[in-house]
Amino acid sequence: MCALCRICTCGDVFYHPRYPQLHVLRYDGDTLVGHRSNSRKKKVLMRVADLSTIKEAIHHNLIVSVQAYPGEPLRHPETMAQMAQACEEGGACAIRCQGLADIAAIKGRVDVPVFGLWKEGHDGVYITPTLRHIIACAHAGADVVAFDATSRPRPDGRTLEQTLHEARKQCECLLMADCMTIDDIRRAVALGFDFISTTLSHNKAAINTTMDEGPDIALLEQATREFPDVPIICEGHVHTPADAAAANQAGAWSVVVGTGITHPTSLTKWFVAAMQK
Ligand SMILES: CC(=O)N[C@H](C=O)[C@@H](O)[C@H](O)[C@H](O)COP(=O)(O)O
Repeated sequence: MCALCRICTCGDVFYHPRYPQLHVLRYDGDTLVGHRSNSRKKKVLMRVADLSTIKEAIHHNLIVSVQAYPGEPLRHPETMAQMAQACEEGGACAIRCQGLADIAAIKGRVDVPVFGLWKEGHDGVYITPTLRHIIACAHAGADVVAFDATSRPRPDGRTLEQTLHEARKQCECLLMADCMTIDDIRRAVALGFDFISTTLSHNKAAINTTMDEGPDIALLEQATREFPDVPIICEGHVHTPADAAAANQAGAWSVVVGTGITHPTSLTKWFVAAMQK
């Protein structure tokens, strides 16, 4: 009987720390076979994250960021997992999400890769700010962990280089650099991050934006011109399908959309503002 769920009789089962929500029955190095906690159906659950598979899966595709902010009505891991599944059904090639509980809940619900992060604080370095946060996201099940790749001081005193070096040693997951400037992107390329993103280029919270503030296409174009073979992802203020198409045209490896798909409070405000003009 399955040691975890006690509903099936499928032989050896073991716990895989990167996939805590999955009942893994067999793991042969890159394939997990098992079932989800809410289903008895046995199937190949996923291929374990490897760079070329995920790179290929997200190329010229849409990643949806599924996040709710502290105190908001939708801030619950089950709600975020439902939202992630709905986005997967709509064609999202991967999900980006925040917080350990959300990462674990979403990893247990969707088949597409999960890009995880853990925000702490609002100012300075707050996206997965320390090595401890990176390791925790990896253990929660993130295939890719995204973290702040600016040169600003980090709360644990480590440099970006030291953080990346330790994360490579201690985590199996892939790593994504959330950048603000072209210098951040250049440093992230030199350091060998797996994915690089324009996440922080607007230097303000996503929920404080208006609909017509679009993505940083200038930064994206400069980065993709300098590094045509590096997976540079356009993230931040991609608010409309036209913005996503423009980013794709400008050479983005993939495009991340958050607020414009998964933040109904902002969406509602944009409609209200348009009607008040
Ligand atoms: C700057 C920052 O903290 N960005 C966060 C990073 O995960 C999220 O709040 C954004 O929603 C995400 O980057 C997607 O961007 P947009 O919501 O603009 O599509």
